[in-house]
Amino acid sequence: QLRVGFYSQTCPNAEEIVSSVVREAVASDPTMAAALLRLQFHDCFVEGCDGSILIDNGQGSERQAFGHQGVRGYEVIDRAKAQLEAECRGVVSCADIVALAARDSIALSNGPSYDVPTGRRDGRVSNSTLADNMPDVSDSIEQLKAKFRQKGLSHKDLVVLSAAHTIGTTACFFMTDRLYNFFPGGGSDPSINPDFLPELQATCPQNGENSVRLALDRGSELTFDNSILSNIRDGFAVLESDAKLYQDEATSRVVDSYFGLLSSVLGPSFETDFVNSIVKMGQIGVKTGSRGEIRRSCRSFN
Ligand code: HEM
Ligand SMILES: [Ca+2]
Ligand SMILES: [Ca+2]
Repeated sequence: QLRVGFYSQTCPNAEEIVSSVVREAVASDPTMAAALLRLQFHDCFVEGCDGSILIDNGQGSERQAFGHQGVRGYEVIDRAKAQLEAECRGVVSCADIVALAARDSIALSNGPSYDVPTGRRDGRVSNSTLADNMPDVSDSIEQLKAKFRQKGLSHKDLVVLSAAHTIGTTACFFMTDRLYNFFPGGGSDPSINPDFLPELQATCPQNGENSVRLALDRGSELTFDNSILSNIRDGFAVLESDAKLYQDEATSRVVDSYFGLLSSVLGPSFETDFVNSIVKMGQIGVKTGSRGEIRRSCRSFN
């Protein structure tokens, strides 16, 4: 139902406007690319890709959900929306701005470029309890697979989309259980490479500052590349959920498929597969036709 170039007649500069706003935002804060990519995931996984996470109507609105902890980039979406309203009032949805901003962020991080099917309309609900089922770092691999399957995404999509962690950072907040409390009696996740554990513990000391941040893809936090997959394979995954991708038969096979002598010539390309998976993610629960609305402000319903 979505189609590439949905705004080509009604707002021909729409995609360029979003790109220029994202370009400026990332130029002044390089960490913004990762934030905007994560924003699309969190939008699409709750009520579909409908801008529901953007609604800011105080207590109980979706963006305050625990499952959305640390999601950023809202002001970039607002800036793009303001320019789009000035150029073509009431035409471009906030949901599409989120999808386009994620695409532009990937390209700005040296990742693949791709066409984004557009035509999403904005949702009319926002409730923090709707985000209760977001994938969590401490979910089992079966839970992660199931949460993706519920959205029409396969275990391969789970691996490929988790590799979005090739850019960005995490707060130590998400690391404490993995580093100090992995078992009922304490201790750290044994899947962490012993060469890596001291480094992680130095950055995130027990009872230290929860808001300190560390790269999700060691050594490559600003570049969209497959280094996250070799880090996961080698025990250098930062998030517990990423590490688990290599502890399961089916998902580890997907990780391995991007390496080895043959795969470099004949094998699947991570970048091609990522584009397919994120375009698929971008279709989750979309509202088109007369469903939903085109918000005037991304922070509030019309
Ligand atoms: C498989 C389940 C997933 C879990 C459990 C998970 C969990 C997390 C956590 C805990 C963080 C750190 C947040 C912070 O401290 O600010 C994070 C960051 C991030 N996630 Fe995920 N994530 C998952 C899947 C995804 C997917 C599917 C995408 C996009 C396609 C994605 C993109 C990102 C990005 C780009 C960041 C960095 C954000 C930044 O630097 O501000 N994640 N994720
Ligand atoms: Ca949503
Ligand atoms: Ca990287």
